[in-house]
Amino acid sequence: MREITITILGAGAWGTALAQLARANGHNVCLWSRHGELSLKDALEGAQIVLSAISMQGVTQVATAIASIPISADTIFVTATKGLDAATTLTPAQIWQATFPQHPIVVLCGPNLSKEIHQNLPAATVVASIDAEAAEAVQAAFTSQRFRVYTNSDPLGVELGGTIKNVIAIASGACDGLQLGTNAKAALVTRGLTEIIRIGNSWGAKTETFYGLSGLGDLLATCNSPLSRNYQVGYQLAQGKTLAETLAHLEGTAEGVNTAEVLMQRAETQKISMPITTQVYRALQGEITPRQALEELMLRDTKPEYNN
Ligand SMILES: NC(=O)C1=CN([C@@H]2O[C@H](COP(=O)(O)OP(=O)(O)OC[C@H]3O[C@@H](n4cnc5c(N)ncnc54)[C@H](OP(=O)(O)O)[C@@H]3O)[C@@H](O)[C@H]2O)C=CC1
Ligand SMILES: O=C(CO)COP(=O)(O)O
Repeated sequence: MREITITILGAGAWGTALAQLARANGHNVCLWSRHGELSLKDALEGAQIVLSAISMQGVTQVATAIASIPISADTIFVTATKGLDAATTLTPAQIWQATFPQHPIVVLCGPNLSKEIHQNLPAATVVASIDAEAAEAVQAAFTSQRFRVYTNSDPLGVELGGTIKNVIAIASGACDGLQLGTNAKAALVTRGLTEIIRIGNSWGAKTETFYGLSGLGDLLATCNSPLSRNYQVGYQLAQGKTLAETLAHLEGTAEGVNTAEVLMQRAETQKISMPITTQVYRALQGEITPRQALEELMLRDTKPEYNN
């Protein structure tokens, strides 16, 4: 494999796991953190791939800071963040693309719980871009015996699948916290996927993308694993904890909390029905308990399974 220089932005759980994967493939990896010694300019020196694993709240700030640094025209930007900008509802890839219109932007997203990656367990992911060559370059850089990387040409769908499922993962954690059983979980995840597809389509994403690794795949991983921070948020709420108490003890970022709010805005303006997201949002706000959220979902008007 050809050795390349990769700069990873954000030394959190996901950034360090991706750095481990890239180093294991023999690449020259620079892991940048805002608290580290290295300046952003020095960290970006010679980077062929710049991969952002920064949580959503920092994406615009870091992208703007990089815009004033000279970068080679060939540099590929990869975004691995799963969130939505609260002010604009833009996705991270849309922010990177707006900041670097001349550069290829690739989305990396899949069922990739970082703790399992750190344990060298096998996993698969998707790299998506409208620039097929750029996606293939990122695929080649990260593919290994324990990390299988697929390309995809629907970056928006890949990014939205990985982002919106975080809200359903919160609901799923609450479902398990309330000990509602396997039937309830299956119903929740399936109807959650319907909801993801409904709003994802309105954004312009393809339905089939949501049945892939970054949609259904990531939904299954985070809805079924206590390793998911979003699942943990729902589980703790169901135990009677407040959101503030839950977040105070959470290891890392649960993007679904902010994503629920952004989705609510978008669903309201676009008149899209998102009943699970609505109940998750209300539970996060402390307006209702997870049990009341369940009751409201179960007592909704009856309807056909498919009525798009
Ligand atoms: N962990 C996982 O399993 C996976 C996570 N993701 C996604 O990756 C993203 C990061 O997650 P994760 O690593 O787990 O989260 P962490 O909370 O562990 O890390 C977040 C990272 O973002 C950095 N950051 C936040 N704000 C800023 C800012 N303003 N300027 C510079 N750096 C900033 C943090 O820096 P600092 O430490 O200095 O605060 C930290 O390095 C999220 O969007 C998440 O959904 C995707 C797949 C898997
Ligand atoms: O997205 C993830 C795994 O693919 C990580 O999920 P959490 O952010 O909920 O931990």
